[in-house]
Amino acid sequence: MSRIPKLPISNTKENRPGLLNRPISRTIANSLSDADKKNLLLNHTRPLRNGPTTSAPAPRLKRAATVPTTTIPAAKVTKIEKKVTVAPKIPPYDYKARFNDLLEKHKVIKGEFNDLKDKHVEVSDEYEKVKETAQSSANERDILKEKLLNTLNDLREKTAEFERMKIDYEIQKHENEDLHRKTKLLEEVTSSLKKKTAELDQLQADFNDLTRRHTSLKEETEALRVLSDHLKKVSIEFDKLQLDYKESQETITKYKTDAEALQNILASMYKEQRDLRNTIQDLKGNIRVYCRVRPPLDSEASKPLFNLNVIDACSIEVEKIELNFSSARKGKSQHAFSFDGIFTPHASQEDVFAEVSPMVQSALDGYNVCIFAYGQTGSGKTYTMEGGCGTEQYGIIPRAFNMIFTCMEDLKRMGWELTIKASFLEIYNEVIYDLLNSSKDQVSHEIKMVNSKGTDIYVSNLKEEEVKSSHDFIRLMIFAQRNRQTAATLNNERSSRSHSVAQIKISAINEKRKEKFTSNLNLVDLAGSESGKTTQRMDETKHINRSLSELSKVILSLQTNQSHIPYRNSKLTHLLMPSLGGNSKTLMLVNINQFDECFGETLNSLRFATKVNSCRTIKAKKNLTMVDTL
Ligand SMILES: Nc1ncnc2c1ncn2[C@@H]1O[C@H](COP(=O)(O)OP(=O)(O)OP(=O)(O)O)[C@@H](O)[C@H]1O
Repeated sequence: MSRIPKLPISNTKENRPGLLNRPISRTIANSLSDADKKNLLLNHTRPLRNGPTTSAPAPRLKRAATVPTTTIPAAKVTKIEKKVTVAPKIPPYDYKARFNDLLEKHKVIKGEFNDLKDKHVEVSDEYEKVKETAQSSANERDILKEKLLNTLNDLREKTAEFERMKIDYEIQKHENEDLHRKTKLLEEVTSSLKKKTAELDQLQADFNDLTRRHTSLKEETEALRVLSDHLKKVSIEFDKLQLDYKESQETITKYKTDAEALQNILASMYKEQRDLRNTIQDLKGNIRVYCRVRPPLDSEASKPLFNLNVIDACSIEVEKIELNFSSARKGKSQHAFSFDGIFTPHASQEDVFAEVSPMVQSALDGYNVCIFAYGQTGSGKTYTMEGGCGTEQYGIIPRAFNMIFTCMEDLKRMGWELTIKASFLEIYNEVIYDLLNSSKDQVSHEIKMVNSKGTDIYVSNLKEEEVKSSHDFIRLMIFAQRNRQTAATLNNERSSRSHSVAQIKISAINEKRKEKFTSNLNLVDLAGSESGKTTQRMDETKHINRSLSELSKVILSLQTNQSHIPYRNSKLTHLLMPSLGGNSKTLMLVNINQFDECFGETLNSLRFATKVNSCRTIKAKKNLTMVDTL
């Protein structure tokens, strides 16, 4: 209540008689604008923040107080002064001038008097106006006073209300503070509750984890218990097994000793068997000749056949009755031949190989071996050497390889490590072709000597592939066959007019026995042996005949124990040199067919085979060497 401004009593007209009663003050009051009056009133009614209003004079009032009350304007006074200063000095004797000057001065004063008169009128008018304004201001003041009183009453009421509100506000504030405190408390409680809840959750999770672990531990314990039981059993079994193991070890040691003894026996037996085989072969001769008669094919069923009588396992008789009596050869032509064996048209590939296999065995025993098929075109040489499709139809070459790989296992058991390498070549028109090289640009191949003794030879630039299984070998053989066929397609009937040679090189080493050997197995499918008269291709036939006749010459020279054997006269004899006359075993298969039209060629083949059969080479020597350091 102390802040409520009191009504300034000093502002009333009655308490300030000197101000409004004076005419000039009335003029000032009248000259006040409405805004000034309002300000004045506000200054009186404004709360007393800056001290009592009586001490702050209204700015307008100050300005109004400066209204000039003098009768002569200052400018005019200056003018007069100026005129007085600039007037020329009139000598005292010049009365006329002095009179004129006085006249002039009178004129000026008169003018000024008139001006002042006008001014007086003006000021009088202004005074009237100010008087009126003062009157209206007094009226307004009364109204304002009334308003002020009303406002003061309102103010008092409002102040009372304000006080009430203040009390309410205090109560509210108090309540608010109380509420704030409670809210804070609640927040603290909530936060601690949250913490507790989180802790509870964590505890719950820990509890769940522990429960899980407990369960798994329980299971593990159970499993461990089972394991422990099992371990106990195993331990008992282990003890038993240890006893058994000791016994077994003793038995194994005994068996090992026995096995070693057996192996030694086996090795010596194998050696004996090998020596026996060799003796038998020596007895049979190192060049052995078999004759195979090929059956007519279904397509050849209508072809007339000559008579062929198998006298015994080693002898045949061929007979042709010449019906054309005009011919010089009229009558019966009968010839008997004996070889190491005869394969009739009914003999299977297996039957043939059964006779050939000792030769392959010889190669595995360390001897050089050559097996070749001789005969006219279409007599069954390729069928005998390579065979047809399917294992039953396999010829000597794939069967020899199967046998090598089967024996390899037995040899391994006896401590032998074998390395097998294969190469395939073709001699056509006295030129050697590598059948494992499919590129068109063939390099030249020469037959060269391995050592100065000239007992062993090799073909230069020939591709040699190591073979690890019979499957590997079949793949190589098919590759070589295809190469040969491709060449045959380019050059019609080339396959019949070329000699095909499959060379197998066996290298064996026995670390235990400190022994090693290398042997060569040459498997040859010769070109057709028909004479030049029956063929159109003279050039090819010349080469074929030359190589075959050189073969025959070599065999004849060997037969007659000639000092010089013409091996180098043809590529074929040169290549087969180690297998024909040297330290080797040779098997020749003479293939014939029974067709009437082929009787002459068949006779030629049989005669050539007989020559070969009568040929005796020097006793074959095994290529075995003792190894000092492996
Ligand atoms: N013992 C046999 N049993 C069944 N068929 C055979 C027999 N011998 C050969 N043949 C078949 O006779 C045909 C000619 O045989 P092959 O091609 O082996 O004769 P070749 O003497 O090699 O001829 P070339 O000199 O032209 O190579 C082939 O179709 C072959 O399958």
